[in-house]
Amino acid sequence: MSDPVPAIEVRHLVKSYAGATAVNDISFSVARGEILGFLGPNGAGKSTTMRILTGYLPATSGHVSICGIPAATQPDMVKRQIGYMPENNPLPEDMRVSEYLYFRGRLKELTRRKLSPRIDEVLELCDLKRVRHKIIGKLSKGFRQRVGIAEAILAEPPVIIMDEPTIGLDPHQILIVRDLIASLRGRMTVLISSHILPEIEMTCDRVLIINQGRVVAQGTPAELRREILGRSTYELEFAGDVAALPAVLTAVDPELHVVTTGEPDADGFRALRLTTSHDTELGEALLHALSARADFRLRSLSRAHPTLEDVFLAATRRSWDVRSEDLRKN
Ligand SMILES: Nc1ncnc2c1ncn2[C@@H]1O[C@H](COP(=O)(O)OP(=O)(O)OP(=O)(O)O)[C@@H](O)[C@H]1O
Repeated sequence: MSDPVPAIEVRHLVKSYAGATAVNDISFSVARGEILGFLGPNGAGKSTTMRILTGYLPATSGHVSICGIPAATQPDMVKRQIGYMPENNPLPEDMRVSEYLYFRGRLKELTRRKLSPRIDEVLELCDLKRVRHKIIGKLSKGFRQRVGIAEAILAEPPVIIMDEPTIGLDPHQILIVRDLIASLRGRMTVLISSHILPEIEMTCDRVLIINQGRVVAQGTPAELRREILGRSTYELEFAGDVAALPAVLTAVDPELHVVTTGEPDADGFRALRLTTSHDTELGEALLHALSARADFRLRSLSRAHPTLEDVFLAATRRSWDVRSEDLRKN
């Protein structure tokens, strides 16, 4: 049975900085063992929210608790529950990797006896064994990010919060960090912000999108696709009379229609995009209906899957439109 106390609980969180509201009535919760992607355009309020969750910044109002412990009244207890990797994580340039982890482990009150084997474990997990005796200031960005992650998971806290852990990394390093985060699934609760949306889609169980300090969408990537984009798209390579298509398509699904038609290639095939607001899988019925016509030729047919980037752009644009509408009314 899953633990009834969520790892992270946020209710009606508000944070104002000298008159400007950075976080405006945000509510969400994260179950134990879940990996949540925290998305939003620049300035949406992600870092502010993360700093409040980690007990480093007080909220203006609202409630935040980590594993049932309220951040407002017990920030020190909350810090013990969390491994936090802030944006542009500052690391001591002149310390060696293992020396730094030892120092941080002692600050986290790990006993000397436990600390040595645990440092070996995190060095292994973060692929840092080769550089354990290197000076941090001489490491490349990818290694430094991994030192930050190693530090965050060192004391095996139940909750890990990472602000842009893959920022500035090359695709190989991103892959390593992605696998590392995925390896925490089920063992730790992870909240991770990133602008690299394919990464989030591959790593996270659920996604929360905020814009201008408000939650504009939350759910699994599949749920968000349905909720935000609310339609299915099919792509096909077709040769034949395009004007004869609508009658065939509406017999498959009354709402199915052609949205774009490409130019025919040398063999007479053109790329077509079809869309419908219905979510039912139509591939088989479509294949059947199109193949039944002797004057139609079909070279390929596939259902197009919108990316998380499509969802993100639509959700943040939609909330921007709603807000502009409010401003016009007031
Ligand atoms: N210390 C501060 N004082 C005043 N305003 C601040 C402060 N920190 C953040 N802000 C403002 O609060 C808003 C939210 O900023 P925040 O850094 O939380 O956004 P973010 O979503 O993390 O953005 P990014 O993706 O660019 O890191 C922004 O308008 C920012 O300018």
